[in-house]
This record gives sequence, C-alpha cells and structure tokens, in this order.
Amino acid sequence: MNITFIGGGNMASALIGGLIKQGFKGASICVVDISPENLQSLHARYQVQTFAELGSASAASDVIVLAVKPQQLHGVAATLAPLLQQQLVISIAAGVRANDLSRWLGGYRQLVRTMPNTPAMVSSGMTGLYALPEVTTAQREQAATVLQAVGSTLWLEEESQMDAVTAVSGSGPAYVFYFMEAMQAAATELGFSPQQARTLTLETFLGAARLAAQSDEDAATLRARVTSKGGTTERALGTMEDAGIKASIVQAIHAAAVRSRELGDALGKE
Ligand SMILES: NC(=O)C1=CN([C@@H]2O[C@H](COP(=O)(O)OP(=O)(O)OC[C@H]3O[C@@H](n4cnc5c(N)ncnc54)[C@H](OP(=O)(O)O)[C@@H]3O)[C@@H](O)[C@H]2O)C=CC1
Ligand SMILES: O=C(O)[C@@H]1CCC=N1
Repeated sequence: MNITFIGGGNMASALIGGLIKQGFKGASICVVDISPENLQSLHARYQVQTFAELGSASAASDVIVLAVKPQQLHGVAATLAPLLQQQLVISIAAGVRANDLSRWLGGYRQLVRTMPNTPAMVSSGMTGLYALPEVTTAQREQAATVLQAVGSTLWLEEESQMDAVTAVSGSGPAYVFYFMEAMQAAATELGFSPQQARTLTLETFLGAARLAAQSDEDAATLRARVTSKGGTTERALGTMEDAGIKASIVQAIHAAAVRSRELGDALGKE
C-alpha cells in the first residue's frame, strides 16, 4: 500500500513513525508539506519521499491522508480534487465534517474521517473512524489497516460522535501530559532531581495504566485500593476534590467537544 500524507506536522509524523515501526517502508510513503524543514526532518528520520507541493506523482497513492490544520483543509482539498481517481482519502482534521470535505473535494465520496492521537508514534494510538456511506467494505478495511498499524480503532456509527472522540482520546494525551507535568513539578519540589522525578512519574503512569488495562475492576475500585483510611492518598484526593479537579476535567472535556463542533459549524459555512 502506498500512502501520501498532505501535511507533515506533529500528527503526520506520529503516524509515519508508527507505520515505519510496524514495517511500512519509507519508500512507500510520500509527504507533501509547505515547510522544507518538516520535509527534511521526516526524510532524515524515515527516508520517506518528500514533495514541496501536491502533484500527480504524490497523489498517485492508494491512500491519501489529509493531515493539515482544519483551517488549511479547504485550500488543500481544492488542489487535490482534480487529482482524485479512486484513492481512499482519510482525513484526520479535527472538526471538519465528512460531507463538507467531500463538497470541497468536488463531491468525491471515497472518504473516511478519523481522529487519531499522538501515541500512534509508539504503536499505542487510539483512533475513531467514520466512513461516508459510499465507502466500500474493502476501503473501510484499508483505512482500518492504516490506523490499526499504529494502535486501536473504534468505528463510529454516527459522525456526531467524532466530537466526543476528539475531546476524549484525540486531545486526551495532552491532559495526561499536563497531569504528568504537575506530578514531576511536585516531585522536584519534594527534593528529587528532574530525572528522578521523571522516572517516578512515568513509571507510576505506566504501571497504573497497565494495571487498569489488565484488571477486571473499574478505575474507582482501583483508586479505592490505593486509598488507606486516614492515610496519604486520602489526604491528596481530598485536596483534589476540594479544588474541584474531577469536575474541572469533565468540564474541560465537554469544552473540547464543543470546540470540535464549533470548528465543524464554522468550516461548514466555507
Ligand atoms: N496533534 C494532534 O495530537 C492531533 C492532530 N489532529 C489533526 O491533525 C491535523 C494536523 O495537526 P498537527 O499535525 O498538530 O498540525 P501541524 O501544524 O503540526 O501540521 C500541519 C502541517 O501541514 C502544513 N501545511 C499547511 N498547508 C499545507 C499545504 N497546503 N500543503 C501541505 N502542507 C501544508 C503545515 O505547515 P505550516 O505550519 O507552515 O502551516 C504543517 O507543517 C489537524 O487537522 C488536527 O486537527 C488529529 C489528531 C491529533
Ligand atoms: O488540538 C487539536 O485541535 C487537535 C485535535 C485533537 C488533538 N489535537
């Protein structure tokens, strides 16, 4: 399978890194980006083919992944439209609805909208997928092959669910990193070196995530198992509850979903 990425930024580089790790050859991946630095760095890291602009050579792939910012997608789609024949188009852009993108592509319907996340780079991605009704079973499998190569996938029946996927797992790694930053800052304040603070924090996240993944018990039960009566965890969690942290996280994720819908509404007017 030959894949062209249009846009070679953060998310494209995470997906390409994951694909290469899974055995995809750099030579079968093309990247089109307007930034020469991005192209040089991707070529140096993964030996992918690079193009400064989209032309018939770069669009001749089996799969075209649209990996530019949502606000850049309309312009890219207009350039791509005349080059489309039977390639499967996969969009990873937040907010942009499949029917709007299809309209920008001159009515092209072989289109799967997805929402991956950056852990794809280490084969631990989580991707939501939604296919237009015209997408064939073979094309759905093709899309799943690309995204399953870099992690887990979830097909959505309703495109509106994509706003929630974006808010939970698309943006989610950033929430986890934010929590990690706070834990590392606390560990440093409590006397550890930055390296020690990183190890303590990372191993705790990895261990807790593995435990949760392998356990039959839900997160609340696992949390209760750490929380001894009158102990240290109880004091920490009480402090977090008093500060309304859980409610804030829930509110933040709702805000992200609203932003995804807003992007879709605004760009849908173009
Ligand atoms: N980052 C993430 O965790 C995730 C991002 N996404 C989605 O992925 C998409 C890309 O995000 P991200 O990688 O973070 O963004 P980046 O800005 O890092 O990458 C986009 C790249 O596309 C380039 N570009 C702009 N216009 C063109 C063009 N006409 N032709 C080719 N390349 C172009 C940009 O250049 P320049 O910077 O000069 O404009 C930039 O290098 C977005 O739509 C986002 O919603 C989805 C899931 C997760
Ligand atoms: O922040 C964003 O808009 C993109 C979509 C999900 C993660 N990053």
